[in-house]
Formats: sequence, C-alpha cells, structure tokens
Amino acid sequence: MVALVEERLDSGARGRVHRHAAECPACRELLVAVMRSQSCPGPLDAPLPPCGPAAARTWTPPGVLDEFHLVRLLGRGGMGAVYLAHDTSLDRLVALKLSVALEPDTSTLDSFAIEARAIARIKHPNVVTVFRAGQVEGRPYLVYEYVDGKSLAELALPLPWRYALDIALGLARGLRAAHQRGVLHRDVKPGNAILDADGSIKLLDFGLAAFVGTDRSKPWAVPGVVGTPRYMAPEVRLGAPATPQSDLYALGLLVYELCTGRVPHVRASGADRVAAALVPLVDLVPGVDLDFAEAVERCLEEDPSARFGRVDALCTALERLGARGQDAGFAPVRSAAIAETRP
Ligand SMILES: Nc1ncnc2c1ncn2[C@@H]1O[C@H](COP(=O)(O)OP(=O)(O)OP(=O)(O)O)[C@@H](O)[C@H]1O
Repeated sequence: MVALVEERLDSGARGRVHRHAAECPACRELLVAVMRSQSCPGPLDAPLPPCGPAAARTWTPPGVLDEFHLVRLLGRGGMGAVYLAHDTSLDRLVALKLSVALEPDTSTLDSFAIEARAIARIKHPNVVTVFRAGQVEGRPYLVYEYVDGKSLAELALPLPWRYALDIALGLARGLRAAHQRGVLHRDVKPGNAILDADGSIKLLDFGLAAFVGTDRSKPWAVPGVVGTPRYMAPEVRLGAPATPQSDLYALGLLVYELCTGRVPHVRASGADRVAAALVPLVDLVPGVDLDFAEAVERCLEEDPSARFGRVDALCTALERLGARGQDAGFAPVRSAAIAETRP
C-alpha cells in the first residue's frame, strides 16, 4: 500500500519515507488511509497525531485473544499486524491478523469484514483459508491457516522460469476460484502470495477485494483506484474500473518479476510517467519457453481486451505447458529457490 509514495517521490525521498514508515505506525497507517481513499483522511486542518517511534501509538494486543495465544509477530502490513498464534481449543498453530490502530476507522473495519467474507467464499487450495473472524476490545481480527513459508517478496530473484511457471499456475488457479465466486482480488503482488515448505503457493490478503456477483453474462467492473500502484493495471491507474483483466495484469507483472527480477514498463516518476516498451521475456530469460513468455506477455497488454478474456484461459495455457515439462524434474531447483532469501 505504502507504495503510493513510489509514484510521487524521487528515490532518496522514497527511501526516507519507507524507512520512517517502517518505524512509525502512525505514519504507516496514515499512508495506507491516503492510499485507500486517494485523498487525505479527515479534515485537512485537523491536527496530525504525534509521530515517531516514541509515539508508538499503536495498540498493543494482549498475549491472549479469546482462545488464541500470540506466539510471535509474522509480519506487518498496512491493515495491521499478523501474528503466529496457538489455537488452544484445537491445539494448532494459526496466523492471526489484527488491527493495531488505536482507533480503527470504518475503512479498516470494512476491509476486515470484506476480507473474511471473500476468503470464506472462495475455499481453494491456492487461497489461504480463513477460520474465524472476531473482535477484541473493539478491534477486528481474522484467524487463518498458518502457512509456514515465505512470501514471494522475500525470495531472491530471478527464479528459474520453469519454477515461475509452477507458481504462476498455482496463483492463476487461486485467482480463477476467486473470480468464479465473484471476487476480484485487486491487490495481487509478491507480498500477497506465500510459498509453503512443500512449494505450494497461496494467495492471501483479500483486504481490498470487491464482490461482483457470479453472473458472467454481464461484464464485471468495480470502480475505484485501488491497489498497489506498482502492480496496478494501466487502465485502473487512469481511473477505469477494476475487472478480471486488471487482476490478470497484476498476475502477469508478478510472474514477469519472478523470472527477471524486475518489473516491466519502467516509467519516469511523478507526472512525467510514460509507458516504456515491454522488454520481451526471451531477451531477458535464457531458454524460456516461447509459449510461456507469450502467455505472460499477453497478461501485460496495455489494452485489457487484448489480455486473456478470463483467468480460466490462462490456467489452461499454463496447465498445458506444465504438463509438457513434467519429466524435467524441477524439485531440486524449487527447494534451492525457497531456501534462498532476498538479501
Ligand atoms: N496465513 C499466513 N501464514 C503465514 N504468514 C502470513 C499469513 N498471512 C499473512 N502472513 C504474513 O504477514 C504479512 C502481512 O500480511 P497481509 O498482507 O495479509 O497484511 P496486510 O496488513 O493486509 O498487508 P498489506 O499492506 O499488503 O495490505 C505477509 O506478507 C506474510 O509475511
């Protein structure tokens, strides 16, 4: 979310903002609120809350929430903090996300509710499972299956293209299940996909999801410039509604990044942004399968109508390619890639 700053600042200022936001919960929440609303939350003349680590004005959760004992922090995002927790009633480890804002605003409450319902509706092996939605001291929390692994944002890139194909197929299947249940994700990015120790991939963080119903005879479109700018489809950046094709674009970008270690379409910052030509995967990834490259690049077409019509079509294309490579034996490559973490 905080990636909004990437669009507006030079790299020095961007680094300072990122470093500060990493330390300062108040500013991190403010940035996320701005990102969500695309405007300044609250009246412009309202005093800003005190800032800085000393202010540490986040709520500290108790060690025990209902039947869940917090074990350790797994990660922090714009929505709150995710903890490893022990579910004492079922005696298993779970991941527990909770808002640590001192006073969660309505957008936070809405986001937790949307996420819980979206994931509960999907139910797919490539989408993290949600077990429970609760509240503690007026703050929402969600309990998910614990995925003992790494997010794609933590992996050292590039990955071998064949391994990226496996990940792409898993994510495309998860996204297909979401779309089939009438859910657009709207924030597909490496930090929202997690690989477990066996190498299976799961899509998470449906906090920005939108429900579109399941009637495929009508075009799906959800208004609102929502998502992480770096992975946003060009039409969404320009204010067009999100569609299944904008989720496809983000997935294509993610897979391109896995294979090459960089995102395509590098643009100048600020108002001077111009779309740069996409460097074909064949020029960057030695030995890449041409059909795989074509499938990824099709997701990245600037014109949404030139992308796949549905994620189903991408799944079919990737499944065909995956079957072709069955004999190649990529398990050792996969284990090495998971073991190595981004420096
Ligand atoms: N089910 C899970 N199992 C293990 N780790 C998880 C799980 N869910 C989330 N995490 C960890 O917590 C981090 C933050 O999770 P998540 O993206 O859901 O939070 P968020 O507040 O919505 O973040 P964002 O700023 O991307 O919206 C993830 O990158 C991951 O490292």
